[in-house]
Amino acid sequence: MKRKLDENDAPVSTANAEAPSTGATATFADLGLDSRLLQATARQNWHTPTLVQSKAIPLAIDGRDVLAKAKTGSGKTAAYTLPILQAILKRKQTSSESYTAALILVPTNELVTQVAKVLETLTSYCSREIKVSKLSDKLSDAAQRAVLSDSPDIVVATPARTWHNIKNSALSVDKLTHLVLDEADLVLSYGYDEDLQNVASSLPKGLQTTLMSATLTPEVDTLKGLFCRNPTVLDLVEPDEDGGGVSQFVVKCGEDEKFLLIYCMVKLELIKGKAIIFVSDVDRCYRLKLFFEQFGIRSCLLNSELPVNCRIHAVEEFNRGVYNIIIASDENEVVGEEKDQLESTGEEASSKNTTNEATESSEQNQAVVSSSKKRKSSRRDKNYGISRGIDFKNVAVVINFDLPLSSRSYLHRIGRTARAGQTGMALSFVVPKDKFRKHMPTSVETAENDEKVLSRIIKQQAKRGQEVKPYNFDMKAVEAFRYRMNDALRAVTKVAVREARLRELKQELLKSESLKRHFEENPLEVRHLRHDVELRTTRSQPHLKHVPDYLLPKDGKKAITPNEVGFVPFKKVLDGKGRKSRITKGRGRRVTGRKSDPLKSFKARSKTK
Ligand SMILES: Nc1ncnc2c1ncn2[C@@H]1O[C@H](COP(=O)(O)OP(=O)(O)OP(=O)(O)O)[C@@H](O)[C@H]1O
Repeated sequence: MKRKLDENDAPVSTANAEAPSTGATATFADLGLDSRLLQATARQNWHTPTLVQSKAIPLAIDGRDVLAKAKTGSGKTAAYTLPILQAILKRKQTSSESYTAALILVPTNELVTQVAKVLETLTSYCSREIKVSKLSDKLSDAAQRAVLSDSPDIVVATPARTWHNIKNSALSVDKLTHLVLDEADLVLSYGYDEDLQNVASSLPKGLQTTLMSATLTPEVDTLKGLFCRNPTVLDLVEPDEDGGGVSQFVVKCGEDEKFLLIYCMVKLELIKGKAIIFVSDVDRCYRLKLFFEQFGIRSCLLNSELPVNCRIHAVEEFNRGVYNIIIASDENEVVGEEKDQLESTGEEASSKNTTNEATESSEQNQAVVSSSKKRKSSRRDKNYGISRGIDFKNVAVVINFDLPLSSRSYLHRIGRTARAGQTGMALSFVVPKDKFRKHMPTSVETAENDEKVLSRIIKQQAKRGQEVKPYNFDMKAVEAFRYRMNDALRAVTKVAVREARLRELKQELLKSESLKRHFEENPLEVRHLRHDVELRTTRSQPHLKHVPDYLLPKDGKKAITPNEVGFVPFKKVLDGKGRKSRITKGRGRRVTGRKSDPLKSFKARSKTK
């Protein structure tokens, strides 16, 4: 499906670095949006459009195809949904005809739910006029048909679900006027090539298309060729783009020292605010969670083995502040793509970011690709991807407990913090070659290439004007904790990890709606399952939950590190009235400007397991 850029492509209109990150337009009202949409944005407490919103919305309202490249967390969802809502509301002033007018394609089920939620919020003042439906694998064909027979105005789905329903004649696209491809740089990596080809061939002519992407890659060009008519390309560079709002640090340490450091950082509250900890695989997810549990540290999990509902629930709990730590395994990461990027070097005229990444050494790439193949063979949900657009709220720090396999993946991961004008911190653990395989119980295969991947990351960030700085940990100051770490690690045996994975799945079985009836008829099975679920998977060591004073360094926490990890101050005061101003939000609830400061929500940790 690859397609080269040619002279027929639309001129690239590049918003320059001087443009304010909140956009050139002062308010949403200046964009000429319907009053009901303005009410909805105000209710969200969005005072000014972001850069991508101020640039893309007027073009889309004008009927233009748009291809926008804007950094993660820059507000792309509203940039493409608001013009669609505007168009539908305008049409409904003169026509009562109902049909599916807009189709929004996203690569994962999580994103389907997330985008549908954004639409639900933005249509809160016009929910009678605009019907939104999402298609999900969870629903049976009959249920999807029923949803679609209602002729929803907007349908959100993955390309696979969309094609399935077009093919079954459940989804009619004859009258479609708007098409969106979100996360366009990633959508092909999910193997949706055929679905997209099929969808493209069944769409009516003259459709208005919007492509949203965090990077401009050959994949995006392919999709542009397939779906767009001479789009306006917005290559948006914000003043603090590309990790600009993220302070990036790296710690070189041994494999077991990762556990020592993370324990000290969390238990001694060197990390402040909410953290996403990325690990390399599902097993590691449970290992770290069980390790934390030994110290009474609560965390929730995200991995491809968990059913989609459960994953969405985990993100919601994290966003609500029920948990301050989410451990995410990234086994479906943006891997295997760097090979494609290398092969396509030279095809790319306009995509400077990709070209930068693509020109990195083929030797490094080889290592990455071979590891990625191993990972790809593991059991997984093809529609799963953590760093793909999931909107984790107020993330103070992203910790790469295990370094990703590519610089591109690194970029997506760190994009989970410093969203919508906030700042954040990214901290990566890197295992030097001479420390690899020196502590087998904590070793992971992927760490073999850590130094190579790090050098790619450093190059990538340097090209973006960003620095990845060493994080100064005084290892001697945390040495006193090593004994405790080893104690906890010993309790997290392979059997404990396996049982924890099983326990999680059993819990899901108990919660399963479709098995409800079966359990009602077989109460004994429920009792058995419940009994198993309560099984402790690690031995209990209550003394580890407290940190005795004698273990702390003489000069306190500052002796461990002078750095403040994870403090997320807001760079701008969004309401323009200072932090103390009070804003009414949601169902009349009063919130303060301070509410969204993760340092404040840190207190939400009070709930215990
Ligand atoms: N104009 C605005 N003012 C303030 N916050 C906003 C505005 N528009 C969107 N947001 C918030 O910014 C966050 C990021 O938005 P969104 O998820 O649309 O970003 P994105 O560019 O799609 O990110 P990604 O590439 O990761 O999917 C959301 O929490 C959203 O509510």
